[in-house]
Amino acid sequence: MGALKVHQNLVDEKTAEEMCSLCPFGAITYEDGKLDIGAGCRMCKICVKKGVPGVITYEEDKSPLIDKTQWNGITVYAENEEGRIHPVTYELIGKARELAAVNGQQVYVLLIGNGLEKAEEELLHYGVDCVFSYEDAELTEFAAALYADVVEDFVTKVQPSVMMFGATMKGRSLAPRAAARFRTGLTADCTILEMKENTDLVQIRPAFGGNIMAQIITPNSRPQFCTVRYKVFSAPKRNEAVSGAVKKMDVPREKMSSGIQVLDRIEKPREIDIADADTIVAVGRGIRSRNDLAMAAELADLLNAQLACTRPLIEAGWFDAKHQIGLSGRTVKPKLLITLGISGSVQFVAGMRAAECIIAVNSDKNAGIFDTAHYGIVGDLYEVLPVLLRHLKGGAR
Ligand SMILES: Cc1cc2nc3c(=O)[nH]c(=O)nc-3n(C[C@H](O)[C@H](O)[C@H](O)COP(=O)(O)OP(=O)(O)OC[C@H]3O[C@@H](n4cnc5c(N)ncnc54)[C@H](O)[C@@H]3O)c2cc1C
Repeated sequence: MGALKVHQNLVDEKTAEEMCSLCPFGAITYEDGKLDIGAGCRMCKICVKKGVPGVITYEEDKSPLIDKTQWNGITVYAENEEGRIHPVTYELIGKARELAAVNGQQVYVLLIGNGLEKAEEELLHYGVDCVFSYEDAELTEFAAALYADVVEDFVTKVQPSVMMFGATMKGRSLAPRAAARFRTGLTADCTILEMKENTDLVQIRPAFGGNIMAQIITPNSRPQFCTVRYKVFSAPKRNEAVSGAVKKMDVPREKMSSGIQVLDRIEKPREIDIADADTIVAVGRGIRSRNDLAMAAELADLLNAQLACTRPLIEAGWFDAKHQIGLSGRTVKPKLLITLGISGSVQFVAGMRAAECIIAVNSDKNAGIFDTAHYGIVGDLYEVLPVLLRHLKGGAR
């Protein structure tokens, strides 16, 4: 990264006028004999390339290169609720072990909360080298600022190369706060992670509405922060034997401060999450009217499945947003996924390609969904579905 520098000694009324009119974003202004670059600047550098030579220059950031050998270990943040570990933690541990094997790094788990004894022990069944445990009554309830203080303490003391968080509500709140404290990069919602020999983490995720896969690296700062959604990676098998160690950490009370006080906790009725479903029936714009959803709902009932949908049906107000599969919805990994009248856009497929068995029904034989599906039925869902329902109910053809 670098910055634009204005050389005021070369600025007069004429050059100022020329520079101001050159900026396509209107970010250059001239006031009281001073040329200024405002917040509207998009760093297109047209002023440097096409402006009056030397008036605005681009200065490369001269910050020293970090010593990567001083930053070691891949850390997974173990999200937990009173010691109950969120399953995304195990998926991240599985990936962390793969990444660590590339250059012989250690796998760490960072556990923050209260009543953590069982969680500490359980994590040692998953092949981690060390569980760093910060336990305190003040940490019983998740508070992003407080937890970020603890993450900061951990990173300062342990100097891990990578910090991995689940892209859950809490992970999404905590990871950027902690990353900002170290002025380092964070890549959200990674779908692929690869490790280079020099410990640079290649963080791959869809960008520009899923039209490209961006490869993002953080070559000149540490740690490298990333978040990964639940169900993107597979959890490793639990080992019968335990390995690794638990290290109880001193809670940095003097550094901890939060403007939030938890007064009460009211349990919400547990919602069914399509991300946890083993069987899903997903509907798309091939369904003509809201009333016709009843057919799909009947199929879901018969299969003991969850009903999910594509984004246009959310936009039409037919479903709650929690039912959307895809890039801007949920990532699912069921054993069986049946799609009805879904074209298979990249954004939809990004959220379901890991399903074990995909059966697609679409009237267009060229629909993209057939590239992803294991079984395809080319046909009108209004003809296919009634036959399927009759069969499942044990009726005649
Ligand atoms: C930044 C961004 C993020 C997005 N995120 C998501 C996301 O998370 N999830 C998502 O789903 N979309 C997302 N979208 C929208 C996405 O691009 C598609 O528009 C959407 O997935 C299409 O939904 P669909 O397949 O239901 O509709 P369509 O693309 O319109 O497909 C309908 C399909 O139904 C078939 N059909 C029609 N009639 C019948 C019938 N009678 N029987 C059988 N088949 C029939 C047609 O052949 C067609 O293939 C996103 C878009 C952007 C730009």
